[in-house]
Amino acid sequence: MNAIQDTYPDELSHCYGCGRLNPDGLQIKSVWNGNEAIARFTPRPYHTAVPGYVYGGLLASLIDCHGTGTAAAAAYAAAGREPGTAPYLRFLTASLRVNFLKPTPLGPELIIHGRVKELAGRKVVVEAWIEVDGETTVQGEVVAVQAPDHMLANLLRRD
Ligand SMILES: CCCCCCCC/C=C\CCCCCCCC(=O)SCCNC(=O)CCNC(=O)[C@H](O)C(C)(C)COP(=O)(O)OP(=O)(O)OC[C@H]1O[C@@H](n2cnc3c(N)ncnc32)[C@H](O)[C@@H]1OP(=O)(O)O
Repeated sequence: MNAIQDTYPDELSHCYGCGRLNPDGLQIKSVWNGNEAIARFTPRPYHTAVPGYVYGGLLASLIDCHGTGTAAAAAYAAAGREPGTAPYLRFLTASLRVNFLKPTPLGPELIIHGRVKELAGRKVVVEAWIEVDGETTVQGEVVAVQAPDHMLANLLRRD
C-alpha cells in the first residue's frame, strides 16, 4: 500500500519531516490501513539525546508529521476520494502536544501509530504514539487543519 506522502504533489513534498523531495529530511512514510496509519523510522546515531537514547525533538517531529499524514489519509478516506487527487487535502499543524513517558532507546526501529480522534470540517485531531520493542515511550496529539486555499494556491501556481 502507498504511503500518503508518496501521493503529495511535488510542490508540497519538501517538508523536513515528511517530504519525499527533501534529501536531508526524515522522509517518513505513513501507511493508512483504514483504521490507523503506521510509520516506521529507525533513528540514526546522530539523533542522540544522551548515549543510547533518542533526542526528544526528533520524536516530536515524528509525531508531528505522522499526525498531519494521518489527517490527510483519513480525510481522503472520509470523503471517499483517492489519496493525492486534487483539490488537495493537505494539513498544517495547528497544535502539537507530546508526552515523553519513558526514555526511547536508540537503535531499534520505532513504530509510530496515528488514529483519528475527531474529524470535522477542516480540522482533524489525531492521537499518535511511538512504540519501540513493544512498549509505548511517547504519546501525543496533533490538531491538524486543512491548508487554506489561498496558501495552497500560492504554492501550486505554475506560471
Ligand atoms: C509552514 C507554513 C506553510 C504555509 C503554506 C501552506 C500551504 C502548504 C500546505 C501544506 C504543506 C504542509 C507541509 C507539511 C507540514 C508538516 C507539519 C508542519 O510542520 S506545519 C508547520 C507548523 N504549522 C504552521 O506554521 C501553521 C501556522 N498556522 C496557520 O497557518 C493557521 O493558524 C492554520 C492554517 C493552522 C489555521 O488557521 P485558519 O484560519 O485556517 O483556521 P480557523 O478557520 O481559525 O480554524 C479551523 C479549525 O481549527 C481549529 N484550530 C485552529 N488553530 C488551532 C489550534 N492552535 N489549536 C486547536 N484548534 C485550532 C479552530 O478552532 C477551528 O476549529 P472548528 O472548525 O471551529 O472546530
